[in-house]
Amino acid sequence: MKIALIAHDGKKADMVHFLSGFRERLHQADVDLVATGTTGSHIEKAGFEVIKLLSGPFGGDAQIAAMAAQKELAMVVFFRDPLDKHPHEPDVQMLMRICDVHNIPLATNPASAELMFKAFTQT
Ligand SMILES: O=C(CO)COP(=O)(O)O
Repeated sequence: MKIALIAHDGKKADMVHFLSGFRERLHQADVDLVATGTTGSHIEKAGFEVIKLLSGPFGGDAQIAAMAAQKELAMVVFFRDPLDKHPHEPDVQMLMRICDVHNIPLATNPASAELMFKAFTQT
């Protein structure tokens, strides 16, 4: 099972904190993590194995959208920062739209991500 992880700059610490709480369960559930570039670097530094794509503003969101459209992802976790502006907002909207088009579970905050992770990593 492959899970995509994306966090805007103001939410990267939240992403690492969130993942750290699921370290054991992720390992047991044999989950592959894929992330946009800078998010991936933060996750890697926290000791996780992760496939890093391009940074979000350089096309990383679009790469993840393509994976979602090709049904390669079990879910997408995208911790957006609603209090900041993003030059690649059209890509962000496109990714969320593609998730809805293809009915891919999309969590945009830790509370929803926790519910989905618990469901996906149930043993
Ligand atoms: O910009 C992002 C999501 O829109 C995230 O990209 P990075 O992980 O490269 O910072």
